[in-house]
Amino acid sequence: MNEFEFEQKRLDHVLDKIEEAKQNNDAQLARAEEGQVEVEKGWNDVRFKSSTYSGLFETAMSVRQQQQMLQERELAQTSAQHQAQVLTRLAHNPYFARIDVQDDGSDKVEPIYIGLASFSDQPDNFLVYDWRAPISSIYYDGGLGPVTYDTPAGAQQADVSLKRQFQIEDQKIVTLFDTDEVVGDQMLLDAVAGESSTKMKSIVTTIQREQNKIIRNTHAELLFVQGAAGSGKTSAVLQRVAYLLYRYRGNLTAGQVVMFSPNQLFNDYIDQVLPEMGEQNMIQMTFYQYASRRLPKLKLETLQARFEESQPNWQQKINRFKGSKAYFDLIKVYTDRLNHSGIRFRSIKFRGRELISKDQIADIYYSFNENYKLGQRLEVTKERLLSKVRGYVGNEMKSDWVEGTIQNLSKEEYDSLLGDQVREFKDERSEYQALAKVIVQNEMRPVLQQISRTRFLNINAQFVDFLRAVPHLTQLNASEITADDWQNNLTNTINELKQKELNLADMTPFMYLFDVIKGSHGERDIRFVFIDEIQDYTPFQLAFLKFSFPKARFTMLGDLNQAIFTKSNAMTLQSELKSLFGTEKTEFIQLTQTYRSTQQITDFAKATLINGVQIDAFERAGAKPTIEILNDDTMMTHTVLDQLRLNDQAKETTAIITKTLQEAEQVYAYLNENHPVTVIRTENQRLVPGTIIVPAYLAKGLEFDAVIMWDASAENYHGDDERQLVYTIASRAMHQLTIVAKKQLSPLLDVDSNLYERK
Ligand SMILES: Nc1ncnc2c1ncn2[C@@H]1O[C@H](COP(=O)(O)OP(=O)(O)OP(=O)(O)O)[C@@H](O)[C@H]1O
Repeated sequence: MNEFEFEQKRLDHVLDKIEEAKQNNDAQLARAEEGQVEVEKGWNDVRFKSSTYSGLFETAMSVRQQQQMLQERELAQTSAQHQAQVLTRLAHNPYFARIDVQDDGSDKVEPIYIGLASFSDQPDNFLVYDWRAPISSIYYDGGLGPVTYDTPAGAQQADVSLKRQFQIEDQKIVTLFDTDEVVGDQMLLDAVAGESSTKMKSIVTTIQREQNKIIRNTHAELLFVQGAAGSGKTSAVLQRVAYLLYRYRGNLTAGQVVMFSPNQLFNDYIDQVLPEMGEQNMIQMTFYQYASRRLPKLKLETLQARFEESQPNWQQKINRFKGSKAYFDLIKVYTDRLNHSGIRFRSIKFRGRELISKDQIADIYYSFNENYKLGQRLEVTKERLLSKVRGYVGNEMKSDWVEGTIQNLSKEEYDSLLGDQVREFKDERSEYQALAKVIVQNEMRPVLQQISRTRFLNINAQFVDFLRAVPHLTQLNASEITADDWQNNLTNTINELKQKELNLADMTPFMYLFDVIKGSHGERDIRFVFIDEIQDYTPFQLAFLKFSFPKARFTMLGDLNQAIFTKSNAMTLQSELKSLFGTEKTEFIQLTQTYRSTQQITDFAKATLINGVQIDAFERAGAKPTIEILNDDTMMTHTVLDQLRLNDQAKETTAIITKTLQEAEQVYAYLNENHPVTVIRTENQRLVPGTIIVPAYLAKGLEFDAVIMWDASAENYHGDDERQLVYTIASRAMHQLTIVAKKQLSPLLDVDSNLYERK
């Protein structure tokens, strides 16, 4: 029997065992479901006895028992259901690799088969190992020979004598090859050569060594991954979530993992990966969504506005300052002072009348000694205010409006006011008192609610006060900001706040100030936070996220070459992060190998960068990018239509990437009659199959078989700060990159003419 026959035989055996397990599990599932029905019937036997205390007790006990039984059955059912899913997945593709391992101290060579989940036919007889099991790490980490791998009990030495990869389809082994490499290039080539789709796929069979480090890292407080476009940062990080959920099973749920992603579109793109691996999706949101949830009453600046608005130089300097770690620290300096004076309140009103003035609230707030922290101060003030307001009820009952209300009560109003209260009154006076009390209490309820929600804190005024204080707390000219510029900016912010608007630069400081004053301890439930496209975050935002998730370990991914939003300050990010988390708790991993694009596209994209971070192309050949310079929109449209036809014939999905949304709409109008296209207008839209037109700032993180860059003219892309944008656009393409430009090509695309084809 040759190796191929041997493996097929073994596969048949494993498939039989899986089938057997499936049948057993199905039977178990049926039993659990039946049990459920039985228990539900059991409710009929629960007697409700409520006349005596012991009767009540008895009822409570039988209800509890009933509930417990239900819970147990449910548990049995969900675990059987989960198992059914696992087995179905395994039956479809039981494993993709085998390694032969001899642990140090053992005299036996053990063949280890690796798949999407573990499977054993008897206790301890593993026919398949989960790819996340400690021993499976060997497959991703090294070639043949001696290796070390991490186990819960510590490092284990072993010797690897075989590495074999399989492709299994319809229960048959299609290909099998042995390799002495980490993960065979052939397999990787097959994996990346496929076509793009609107959903991202798992890379579990071809995880690379560097990626495996990211996936299995459990030590770092901050894992910072710098990776070139298409180097698999996002892919690796999704595998990492799956790994963590496996590794900490029972102690970690998907709800304790948060991923901040660049836009909603991207969330949509990746949301299948984890479910396909049998795990639940983590919480996914954009920073904007997070901020909107925290500040529901304010209208926040959107992604589009942020990207398309061009700002004068002085404004950019201010924004940069407001995004710095120094500014973050300044808020702390400012709030420390609030322990003595300066807090802003709103008076408490009742029926248009001032019940407690701002000054009175401030007196209460500062009546507690200085050992109180801001948050505690606020809590005790709240308590005082609540009891003070409740104390007004008696007085208020005597007022004219109450009397007027009582006199005008209809029968229905009277009834609904008294509700379940006993209706027998000693005399008219006590009836009046009872009514008056309810009326006043009802009227005061919203006031009490407002107090409970700390609405008496005037956070807008406080924020403005902080902005006013800034020039006194720091040397603005060190950040090249003049007093006049700051004043101008302040006036703008005040005007915006009056309209209930808040711009991006003020958004996070606003939230932070609010949190510090309230003494917020952050969301302590969250254990892991992932931040993708880190280069688009300011150091302030990152410090704030660290503050907001104090119990979480962070994984941050980014490509300093693609800093679209924050532009020039990206390079300093790395050192800022180290100072934030502490050098010894920070681990830095760099991915330089890119997998998305052909060598030709990667080389071209790379050439558009100056001082770029290192990028190595993956050896996969394709056509050179093409550049065509045309006279006007009509000619560009013709070229684009021709290219779309070619791409369609080659079954390549195309994205036309424009600079702005306005331009995207324009291109849509040009093409729509001759070719079906969809414009992606907002990040909340879904990705659809077929040709799409998308503005560059929404294309982050996505990939397409073919990309057409619309109007890469000198007029459209000129500023040096748009270099990273051009790079991001070009690096979205997997196989085909077509560039059209009007009249004059952008100087940013002035690269070695060998790297592209001029049409
Ligand atoms: N180990 C791997 N095996 C197979 N395919 C891979 C591997 N790593 C990455 N890829 C593929 O390369 C492409 C790019 O990966 P991904 O989107 O994760 O990169 P990225 O670093 O997040 O890119 P960007 O910064 O441009 O968003 C994807 O199609 C992914 O499936």
